[in-house]
Amino acid sequence: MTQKVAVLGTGKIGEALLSGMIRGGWAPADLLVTARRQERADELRTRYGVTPVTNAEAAKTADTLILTVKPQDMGTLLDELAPHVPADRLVISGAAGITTAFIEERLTGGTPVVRVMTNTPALVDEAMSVISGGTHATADHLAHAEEIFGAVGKTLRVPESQQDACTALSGSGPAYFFYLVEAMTDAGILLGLPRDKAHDLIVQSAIGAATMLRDSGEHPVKLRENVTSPAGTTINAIRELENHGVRAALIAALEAARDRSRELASGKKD
Ligand SMILES: NC(=O)C1=CN([C@@H]2O[C@H](COP(=O)(O)OP(=O)(O)OC[C@H]3O[C@@H](n4cnc5c(N)ncnc54)[C@H](OP(=O)(O)O)[C@@H]3O)[C@@H](O)[C@H]2O)C=CC1
Ligand SMILES: O=C(O)[C@@H]1CCC=N1
Repeated sequence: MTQKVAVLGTGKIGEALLSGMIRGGWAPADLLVTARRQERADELRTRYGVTPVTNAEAAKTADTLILTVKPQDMGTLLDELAPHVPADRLVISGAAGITTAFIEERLTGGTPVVRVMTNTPALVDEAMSVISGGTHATADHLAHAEEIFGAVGKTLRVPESQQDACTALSGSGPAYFFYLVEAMTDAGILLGLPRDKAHDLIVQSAIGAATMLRDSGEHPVKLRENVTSPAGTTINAIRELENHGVRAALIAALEAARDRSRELASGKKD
């Protein structure tokens, strides 16, 4: 039997997942989407050949519901869905902070819920998606979530108690690397390089470093030491990074992201 999957609240992450599923072989006819604005629904239909429906229709007809609204919109969406979600629907939440318990409380009758934190590299099939099951989620439900998110990159199962930390590391993670590239490109400008050349140098260095981190089997400390020649250039830069507390800033930044994820769970909006 064909399994229908609906993406509810198809914004940036919902669209990244949807496009990856289609690249991964899902038939657009088996994919439903919901959007708050008609213009957005039309855009998704035209771009992917998927069927826009209302949230209630999605709840009634799809086997799996993937909720990709903002955490702040989750309560309203669940109130709308609750009367229409049969107990055997698999509900997957992609929202930061929102716990499986928050969702279970708002849906009746033991609905299986899986919580997933993915990231924007889903757009290039290089996502990191971290998966946890709620009270009623079985091994089959977790395997189904892995199959869906496996279409856009790697998956990892973790206890739900680690989800807020994972959100800080990999959910928000791409932003830190983009920020670093932006800052290093600015440094290139300071050193007199044209912006486009500085950008290309830094991006290719990032791709090379990322590939080595993934493929070389070496520890990052060893990889950095290999670049750091005695009395050379790199150690001068590293000393400045240490003097400016960059390591401590990163630790504090990720702790702040983890704390915000926890706050979102308790419904704090701003
Ligand atoms: N962006 C990221 O890098 C990541 C985001 N996430 C999580 O993914 C979720 C979505 O984030 P993101 O994609 O960035 O946000 P977006 O705002 O791009 O997407 C959310 C979408 O949901 C729509 N929406 C809101 N309420 C409803 C509703 N009741 N019915 C139908 N559609 C609705 C919004 O409509 P409208 O366009 O009208 O506002 C919007 O298009 C968040 O929970 C976030 O925590 C997880 C990992 C990474
Ligand atoms: O910034 C956010 O809240 C979302 C969740 C993880 C990445 N982006």
